[in-house]
Amino acid sequence: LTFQFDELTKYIDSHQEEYVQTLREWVAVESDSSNVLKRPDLDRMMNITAEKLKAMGGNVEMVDIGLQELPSGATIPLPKVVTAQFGSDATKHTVCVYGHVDVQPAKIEDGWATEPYNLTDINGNLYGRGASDNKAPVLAWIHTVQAYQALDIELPVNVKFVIEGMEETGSNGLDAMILSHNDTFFADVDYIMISDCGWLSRRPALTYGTRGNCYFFAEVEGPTQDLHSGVYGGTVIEPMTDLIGILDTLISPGGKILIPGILEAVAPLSDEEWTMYQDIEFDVENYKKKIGVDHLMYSNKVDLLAHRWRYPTVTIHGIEGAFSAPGTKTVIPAKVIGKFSIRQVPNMDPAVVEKQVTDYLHSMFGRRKSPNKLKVTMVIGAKPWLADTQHPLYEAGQEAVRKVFKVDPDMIREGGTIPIAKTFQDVTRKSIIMLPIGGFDDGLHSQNEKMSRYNYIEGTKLFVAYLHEVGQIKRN
Ligand SMILES: C[C@H](N)C(=O)N[C@@H](Cc1c[nH]cn1)C(=O)O
Ligand SMILES: [Zn+2]
Ligand SMILES: [Zn+2]
Repeated sequence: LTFQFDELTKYIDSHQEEYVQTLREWVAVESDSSNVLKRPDLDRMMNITAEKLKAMGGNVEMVDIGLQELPSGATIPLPKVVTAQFGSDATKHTVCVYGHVDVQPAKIEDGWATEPYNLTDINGNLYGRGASDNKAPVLAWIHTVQAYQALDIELPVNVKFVIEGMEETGSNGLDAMILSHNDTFFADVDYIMISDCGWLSRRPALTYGTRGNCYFFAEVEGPTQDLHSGVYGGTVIEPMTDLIGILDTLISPGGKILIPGILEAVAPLSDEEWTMYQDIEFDVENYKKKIGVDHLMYSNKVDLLAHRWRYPTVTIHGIEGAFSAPGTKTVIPAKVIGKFSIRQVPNMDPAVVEKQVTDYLHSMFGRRKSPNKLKVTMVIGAKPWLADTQHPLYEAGQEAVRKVFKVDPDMIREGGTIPIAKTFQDVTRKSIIMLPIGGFDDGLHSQNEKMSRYNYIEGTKLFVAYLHEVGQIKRN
């Protein structure tokens, strides 16, 4: 069977306006999984995804994954997980594409140049929340199957999809779904493919590792209500002062994590890794320019890459209950919740990290002799993931990149987290590849997130070529 690659790429090129229009419709849905008020939009997004796959003749199911418990103790249904299947030829490999259609929050007041939920094309860049993370890559996979179908070209592999709506909050409910479907939906899956990350530079890349993430809430509670800082200031022990005090003990100004035991668990960087990082294309000056800073924690490429991919870090994200509006409200907040996360790398274990962080914060808080109450909770405990780059899946990826982009891909890691990756690996025991199509400067989770038309369309061609390459892998 000859690979009709030219026909497929021509088809993709001539349908690019339609692909952009579908992305526009998807971006228009405010499928923010972190805001329960947006849950109807998120449910609608899951329905739209299912309908799209059904219209292509897929065997589609919307899997109920139970309830989400809210901080108040109330519960709401989690968004359903969409599964789909195209083909069930026992002589072919079966691949399962995982992606998500929920997004991070976005408001124009955050500093967006365009409406975040109105996909806007400026000089070939498609700006919109979720454009790159992860709606365009999910659509690119769907369009891949559609292109084969439209040209009546047999799919080289059976293709399954698992599309979820809670990735951005830690993939709640998905671990249990994978466990309960391991002997059914996943039984005939050979390989899992994920395209929820980006390149490091303009050079295409294959990703072989992600960091995990442990996300904590540190709640400090004092008086029963907010107080006037002039009337009560100087007499009460303020929860915010306590919280800032303990948050400041997590990490040094130079970036060293101060929680005992955390750094000791990290697998040392090997000489091979060091050499590999040296050979990777990464323009430090451009990186600084893009994010608008003059100085970074480290000045050389290898240190920067190692600290982005290979070492843990603490980030303080925000304080719930703190006064943050414009103006000068003179309040003593009664209860504040500090939110921070620690990115995880091999050989850290979230269960151990949870205890290390909780014990440490309680001991730092104890030193303050404060009468306020501290409660520490780990709300996400996602493990890091690492692939075997010697697996034929990676060779197939290199071949597909060469075919579409005429260069060899960089072999990279992702500093972000795909919470479910490690569960896929441990539960299904299938090999996983991450095949990014996002650009290095897509601004995931930031203002002005974008996906370039180039990456969206050439990325679709990459997936078309990749399915062909995977179809060539020898079956045992
Ligand atoms: C890399 C992926 N596109 C992503 O953005 N993942 C999120 C997942 C997460 C981790 N903790 C909470 N959510 C991320 O890395 O922040
Ligand atoms: Zn994502
Ligand atoms: Zn994300």
